[in-house]
Amino acid sequence: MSTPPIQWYPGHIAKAERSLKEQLKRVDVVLEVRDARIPLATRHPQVQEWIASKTKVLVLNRVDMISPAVRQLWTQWFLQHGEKPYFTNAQQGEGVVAISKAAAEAGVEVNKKRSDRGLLPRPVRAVVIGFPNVGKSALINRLLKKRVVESARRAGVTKQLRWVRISDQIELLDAPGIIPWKLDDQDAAFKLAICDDIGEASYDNQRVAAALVDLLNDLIVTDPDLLPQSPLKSRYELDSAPFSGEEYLQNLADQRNKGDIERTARQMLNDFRKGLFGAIPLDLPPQPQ
Ligand SMILES: Nc1nc2c(ncn2[C@@H]2O[C@H](COP(=O)(O)OP(=O)(O)OP(=O)(O)O)[C@@H](O)[C@H]2O)c(=O)[nH]1
Repeated sequence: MSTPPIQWYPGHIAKAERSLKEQLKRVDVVLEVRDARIPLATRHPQVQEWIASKTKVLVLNRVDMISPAVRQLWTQWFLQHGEKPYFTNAQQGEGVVAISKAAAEAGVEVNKKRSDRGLLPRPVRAVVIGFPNVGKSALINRLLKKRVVESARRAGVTKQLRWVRISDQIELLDAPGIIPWKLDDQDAAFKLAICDDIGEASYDNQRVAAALVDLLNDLIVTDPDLLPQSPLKSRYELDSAPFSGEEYLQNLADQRNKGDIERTARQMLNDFRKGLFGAIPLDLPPQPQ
């Protein structure tokens, strides 16, 4: 049997899940960060159950990596599904004030319940959670207005646990909760790997890069208005439309890297992650059937 294109390490998943549940026990409000390019692939089916009745603020980060039209579509879709999305660019600080406000509002409710039980008010306790590399640390640093948590392009850099005060109203766990993913949904797994939002996993660069080309080819046909025209052709002067992902990679490798497919795959993934193909959504709101 051939190796699956994306593999998770069960030990890492179990450990991340335990530590996330531990963090969730201590807070009133959960700031769930997803990648705005893949808001569905960065959604974990069990998170809602883990969060239970706590207030959730849904953050779609990397808003700079999707177009305003895609942002608008997601806003409508989430509102229709009973959730208000907050869009941020945590790297630049855009949209972060609204997140603080939403968390502080949740605190009003928490303190009302406390006062009903004869308890004194206290700052609302919050935690930022999300898949690896979606921008949790960058968001925390922006909320704190300083660089406390290490934020890096490498996935999986976040470790210890501390409370930090954001304002009189909010205390934040400075270590984000990392949501681990499992292998059940291969489409989502490919998107996570393409966006580098999978942390402790190993994957086959060539199959992931080929999947990216196939996804882009589909998007060019189904939603041409929602992405730049011929993004691969613009970058590499080789049109992807006539090829499957695998064929395209082979052709591009021949043209640019003396047939070195692995090197070409890595370059392509890197270019995509740096936004060099333009603003490209890999998830779009599902159409009603
Ligand atoms: N373009 C863009 N880059 C971002 C944004 N937010 C974060 N980044 C970058 O994405 C990378 C990952 O961000 P982190 O804040 O380290 O992500 P994390 O979720 O804490 O990652 P882990 O610790 O691996 O779980 C860094 O290079 C950030 O600068 C954003 O809104 N837009």
